[in-house]
Amino acid sequence: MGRIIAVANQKGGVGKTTTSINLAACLAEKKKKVLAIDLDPQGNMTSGLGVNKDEVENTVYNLMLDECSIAESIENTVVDNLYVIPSNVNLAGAEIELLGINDKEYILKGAVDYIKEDYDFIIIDCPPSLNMLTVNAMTTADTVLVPIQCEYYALEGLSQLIHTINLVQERLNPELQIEGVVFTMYDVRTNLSNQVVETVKENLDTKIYNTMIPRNIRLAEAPSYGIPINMYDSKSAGAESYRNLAKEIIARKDI
Ligand SMILES: Nc1ncnc2c1ncn2[C@@H]1O[C@H](COP(=O)(O)OP(=O)(O)OP(=O)(O)O)[C@@H](O)[C@H]1O
Ligand SMILES: [Mg+2]
Repeated sequence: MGRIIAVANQKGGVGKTTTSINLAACLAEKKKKVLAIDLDPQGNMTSGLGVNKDEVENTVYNLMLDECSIAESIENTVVDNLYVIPSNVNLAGAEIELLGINDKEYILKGAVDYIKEDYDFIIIDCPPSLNMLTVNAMTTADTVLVPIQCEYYALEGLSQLIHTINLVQERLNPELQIEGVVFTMYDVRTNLSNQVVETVKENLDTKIYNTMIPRNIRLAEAPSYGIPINMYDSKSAGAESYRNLAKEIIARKDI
């Protein structure tokens, strides 16, 4: 059975979308069948996978409002074995429109349940907020992968994120587990990066992936071409690191 991974951290700009896109693409490169779900109104994962977010017929917004089936919301991407449920700015209104709907925390799960057996991995890119969309992702997911940027304020907000995960476990999804932490924008040359890693290790009782994602300009360039790093610059340090992360995630048997 497949694994549904929500990539979440309410802190903005920590590498959630970069990780979602490139982890999904590297899993697909390893012949896994992967569905990417873009749950961020910014739609950066959608465009980063070569899908025009303003021209798609259906998005995750239409899916959550029950205006289309999940099959109708799935698009091909530029990557073999990788499919996406796109998003665009319309999703920004979803929180209000879903007010008053019963069991609104389970809307995405209700849809994904129909197709989850068809995929080896489902990767959900969350918005930079602990809102109803992120709660929907955590209710749908088996695990939460937390990207942490190697910078001074890395730990800020982390306890709030863990608290939210615990609340979802208690009230909505008892099976939810923390997939682990992946460090992003790591720079071996700076003490700061190493300090952040040490502090997180001391303060968080959770799996930390051995793979550190380095700061790599090629990772920042790839989305403007609408392709993931393994297609944009297959030999770059960024591509190598996301391949290694995919390998570690596939190898994991304890969840
Ligand atoms: N390892 C990296 N090396 C260099 N640049 C990176 C790396 N990871 C991410 N970036 C860049 O940093 C910025 C933020 O990354 P990204 O969009 O993945 O973060 P995010 O957590 O999804 O942001 P948001 O909270 O807005 O959704 C982007 O411009 C991205 O290209
Ligand atoms: Mg993002």
